[in-house]
Amino acid sequence: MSIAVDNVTFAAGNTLIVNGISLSVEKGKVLGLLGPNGSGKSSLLRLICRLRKVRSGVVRLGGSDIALISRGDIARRIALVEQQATTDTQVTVIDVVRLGRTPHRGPLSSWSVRDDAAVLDALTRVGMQDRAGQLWQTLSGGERQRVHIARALAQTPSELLLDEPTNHLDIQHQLDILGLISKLDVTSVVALHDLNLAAMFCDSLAVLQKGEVVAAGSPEEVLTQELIERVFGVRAHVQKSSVHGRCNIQYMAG
Ligand SMILES: Nc1ncnc2c1ncn2[C@@H]1O[C@H](COP(=O)(O)OP(=O)(O)OP(=O)(O)O)[C@@H](O)[C@H]1O
Repeated sequence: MSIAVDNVTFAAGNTLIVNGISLSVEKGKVLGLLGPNGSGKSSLLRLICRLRKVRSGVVRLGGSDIALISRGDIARRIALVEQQATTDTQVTVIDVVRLGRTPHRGPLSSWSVRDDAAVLDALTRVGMQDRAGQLWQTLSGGERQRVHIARALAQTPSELLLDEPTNHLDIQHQLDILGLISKLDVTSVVALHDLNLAAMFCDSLAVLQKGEVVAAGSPEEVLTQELIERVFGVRAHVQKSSVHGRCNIQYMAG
């Protein structure tokens, strides 16, 4: 399903956090959300899955106002991978990934072959199938991140929202995870800080600053030297990569 955000505003008390944002992502495509710390990326992701309520404006999934979609349907359709998700309960890796199946199961329904297949497939996709029995608390930061992504994949969502999914991952797993997301037949919105990874894996980008969209379009249209200096305060050299054909950014110190 496509995602459309139409003139959405969100505030905490008198503080405007998301200010009249409009964006859209076509079915099966990946939108990268960029912007400095505190620019509103996580807040926007939470509005898209109705974890927060918009003050004004509309979020649409496949053309339907999300405010009119039942909570159960939202839980089945949208998976959110947040930053720094944690738990104090003693759980194994497979227990965490099985949570992704919860929205698909009725209160009395037993665990099905389909549930097992979805969990195993998700664990395999993130390369954690051999760790199914390990206690989640004993995993490294990057391994935990991969397990949370597996939980989201086990949900078999039609929309996937990820808040800095490459945090804690080594470079091989950063490339693997973003490569995996870009190949899924799922509409995805991914908040990222690494502009080069965003250029490599996203179909389109939107840059937020102080809760507003200040640039949107293809990576080549958005990631200009002028934009990077204006929004991030960093001088950069942008060129087309001879390796992958997308834009490549080199930063200049000082
Ligand atoms: N419930 C809240 N009450 C007060 N301020 C909030 C609330 N939620 C978010 N904010 C503020 O809104 C701004 C945007 O926060 P948000 O987490 O969306 O930014 P972000 O772009 O995801 O940042 P980062 O890149 O650091 O993760 C921040 O200044 C944050 O402190």
